[in-house]
Amino acid sequence: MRPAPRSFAHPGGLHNQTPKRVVFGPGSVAGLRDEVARLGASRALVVTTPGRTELGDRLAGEIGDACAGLLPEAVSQVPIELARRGRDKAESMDADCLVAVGGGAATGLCKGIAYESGLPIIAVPTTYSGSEMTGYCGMTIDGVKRMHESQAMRASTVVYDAELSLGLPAAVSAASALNALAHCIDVVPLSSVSPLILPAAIEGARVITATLPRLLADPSSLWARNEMLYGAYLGGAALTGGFALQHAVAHMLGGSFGVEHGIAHAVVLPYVTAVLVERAPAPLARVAEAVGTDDLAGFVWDLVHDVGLPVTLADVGLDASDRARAIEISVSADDHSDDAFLHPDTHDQNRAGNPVPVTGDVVAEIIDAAAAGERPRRRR
Ligand SMILES: NC(=O)c1ccc[n+]([C@@H]2O[C@H](COP(=O)([O-])OP(=O)(O)OC[C@H]3O[C@@H](n4cnc5c(N)ncnc54)[C@H](O)[C@@H]3O)[C@@H](O)[C@H]2O)c1
Ligand SMILES: O=C(O)CCC(=O)CC(=O)O
Repeated sequence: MRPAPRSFAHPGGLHNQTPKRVVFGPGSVAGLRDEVARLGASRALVVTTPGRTELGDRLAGEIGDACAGLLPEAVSQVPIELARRGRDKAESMDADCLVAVGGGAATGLCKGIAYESGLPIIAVPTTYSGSEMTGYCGMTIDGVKRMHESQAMRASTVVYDAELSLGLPAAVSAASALNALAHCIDVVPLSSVSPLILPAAIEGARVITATLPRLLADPSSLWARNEMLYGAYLGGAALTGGFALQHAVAHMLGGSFGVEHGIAHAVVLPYVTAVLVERAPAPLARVAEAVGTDDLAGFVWDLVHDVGLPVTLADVGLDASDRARAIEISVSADDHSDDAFLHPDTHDQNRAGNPVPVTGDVVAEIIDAAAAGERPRRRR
């Protein structure tokens, strides 16, 4: 007889929603004008990062006379002043919806503007950050990155068109894919995760790990780009289930040591996975089975290493003198705002339902392992 499956539904759980509408497939950006109209909008402001004006112009062309203009000013960690300037610009252009095109930075600026204005968002992601799926956004206020969550920041529509991501550089693709994988692995042990999201996280881990080596072998493969966007979709959906140990440590590296977002996730993911495998073996075993290994932490280390991403803290600029600060910041969860829009149920890394709370001992174990950079030894 097969073992009884774990029950995933928790009566008291809080389960976040993903966007209402997802349009998936190469070429789907051709329907963008219709997606704007579907929201009842006719003046879309297209938002992207400074290097991506060509991409922004292409989308503006798709939207045609329903495009109000382009805002190519997005940066990571969304400074609140930038969000407010974006809101003012949207107002001055009489914009009635926002279209994010590019990576998590573009989506993040749209979220910041939506937080300030309530304008609906259409997200057209071209990286694998998964931000387009969530209502979260880290915004920098008075120099500190603070996590926000709001229905206003959840995209109304997401358009996944792999053709737009064909030019994403290999190194950015790899780091961003590890960001998506981090969402999947971090959420799986949380007992509060919704019964819809848990299978998405497990499938996401399978798709991302199977696709990344193929994508890097042939970055111009539309098949691989499409498959990886599917993995990002699942990873982003997984992130709506909450985040815990992995994100606490990665956000510390990104927020306080200036490590690029995807790389911050990649460099600690093998060691966080090792800790999770030891302390939450049953859910992690499901991920291991899905990706086809009986040594999940070693498998993740091999993947990060083989795709050319760093596996030691020294490679991202930290040394022994940073150890105490790194632990203290990870544990204090400084990036969590006491803003009224924050929902502690999804953001408290140590909430009930997290079998591996973010304690000093656990973070120290991860930091020390990442400092050594050795392939994790199999623990189960
Ligand atoms: N709120 C959430 O749910 C969530 C989830 C994940 C990440 N994030 C946030 O997203 C940001 C990271 O996102 P990211 O990794 O996508 O980084 P990013 O948005 O900075 O993009 C990385 C780089 O790729 C470039 N790029 C994007 N699309 C391209 C394309 N089609 N061709 C060529 N270059 C392209 C960008 O211009 C940028 O230089 C961070 O600020 C992070 O905090 C938020
Ligand atoms: O919007 C943010 O910056 C916070 C959410 C986030 O970054 C998730 C992640 O670590 O990928």
